[in-house]
Amino acid sequence: MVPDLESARPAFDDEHPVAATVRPLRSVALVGIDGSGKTTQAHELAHALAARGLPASYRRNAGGRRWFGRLATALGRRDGEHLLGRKAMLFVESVLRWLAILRTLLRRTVTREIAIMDRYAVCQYASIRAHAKTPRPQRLNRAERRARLAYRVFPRPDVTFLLAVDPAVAHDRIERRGYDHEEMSYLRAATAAYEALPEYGNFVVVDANGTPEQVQQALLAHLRAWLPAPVPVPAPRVPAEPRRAGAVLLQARALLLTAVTLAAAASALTCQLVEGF
Ligand SMILES: Cc1cn([C@H]2C[C@H](O)[C@@H](COP(=O)(O)OP(=O)(O)O)O2)c(=O)[nH]c1=O
Repeated sequence: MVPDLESARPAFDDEHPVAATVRPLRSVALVGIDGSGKTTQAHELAHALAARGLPASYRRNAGGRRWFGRLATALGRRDGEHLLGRKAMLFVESVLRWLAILRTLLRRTVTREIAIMDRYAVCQYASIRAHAKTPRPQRLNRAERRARLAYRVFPRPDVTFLLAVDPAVAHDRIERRGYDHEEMSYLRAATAAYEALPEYGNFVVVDANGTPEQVQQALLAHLRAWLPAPVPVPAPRVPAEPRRAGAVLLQARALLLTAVTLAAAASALTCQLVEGF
């Protein structure tokens, strides 16, 4: 079952405000099955952060499966696994992804930009589970154990978003994308593998069945503690309302009355004084 946007686990909540203490955002990983929208959302997120004054770059941590798939098709084979064999393909993928992640982290160190990563180490663990001869999502096999040993040198991203999507929706998207193909059985196995990973509890699970805009809003909402506070806009000064003609007339009349009264009082007083002398 794919959770909806409301049930997405927040990275933090209103009871634990972190804005004042949060350390700078350095890396965000987007993970999930093929067709969940990682590439689309990672590009958008990098743009959205940059537009808010947080330099961020899209980084792809590919494992080469797509490239080998194209090569295999060109050579008349079904896919990379058909070309290299299942175990060899998993090994090559693990090595290539390891190198890609290393490159991403080194580039982040040099550029000091936030790395918005399309896939990360956990994708390899899920791939190994889902591509097993008999996929058993709960089971940590020898290949995964080795991969974990190699990948443990990499730090955990500040936030890992799991884009949770219905495998049927993902399948439709991949078919429309047109340059690759995934079996429904594999997409289901990969979904189950992500959900069974020990890291699942640290993922921010986001419903990725919605429109790209809805998903992007959900991602940004989870990153709100890192987003610069909006600059307070000073309240516009309300210009003094022009006096209405009636009010002005009334005031003039009151002034005139006061002046006449004062003049009358002054002349009466003068007469009294004159008479007195
Ligand atoms: C995010 C998203 C992508 N797409 C399209 C764009 C791509 O052609 C395809 C797959 O998205 P993509 O971002 O390539 O997914 P992933 O990197 O996880 O494999 O689906 C949608 O139709 N709707 C969406 O909400």
